[in-house]
Amino acid sequence: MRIAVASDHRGFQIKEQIVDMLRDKGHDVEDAGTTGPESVDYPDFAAIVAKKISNGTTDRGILICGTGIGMAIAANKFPGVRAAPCTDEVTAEISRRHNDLNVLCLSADLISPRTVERMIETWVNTEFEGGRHLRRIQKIDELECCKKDGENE
Ligand SMILES: O=C(CO)[C@H](O)[C@H](O)[C@H](O)COP(=O)(O)O
Repeated sequence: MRIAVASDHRGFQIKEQIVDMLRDKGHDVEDAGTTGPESVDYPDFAAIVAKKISNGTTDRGILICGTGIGMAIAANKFPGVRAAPCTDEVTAEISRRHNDLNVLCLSADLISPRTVERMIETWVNTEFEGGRHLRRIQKIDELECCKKDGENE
């Protein structure tokens, strides 16, 4: 699977571990930064990964900041991106089965590295269930059109 991974400074250390772990498992991983512990702005890195989802040059994205919240807010600005912060293996699994989540957002400050590893393993290997969930995903896509056309003013 093609997976693009990025973080801000708070997520830098765990991002390096995630990239190594995914490469060890045979995934085609793009490390989109950041490249060190110096302070950076998370929207810059969310945008790199979210654009790749939007234009189809990656299958999935993983974004890490202090809480995962800022990354999710920024990534969801891009068409076709379904990003959310997940907190444990259960939310990671359901985010795939029900929401077809294509960008997993993680907290570097609040989740242990062992849990992060297990969450990613689950998230990467869980399929979308489709069915009634597909209908709902399609309704989310239609909301993007409303945003573009100013229909929700
Ligand atoms: O975006 C966030 C909150 O949702 C992240 O936790 C950031 O990593 C955090 O805001 C960065 O803050 P810092 O004080 O500049 O390290």
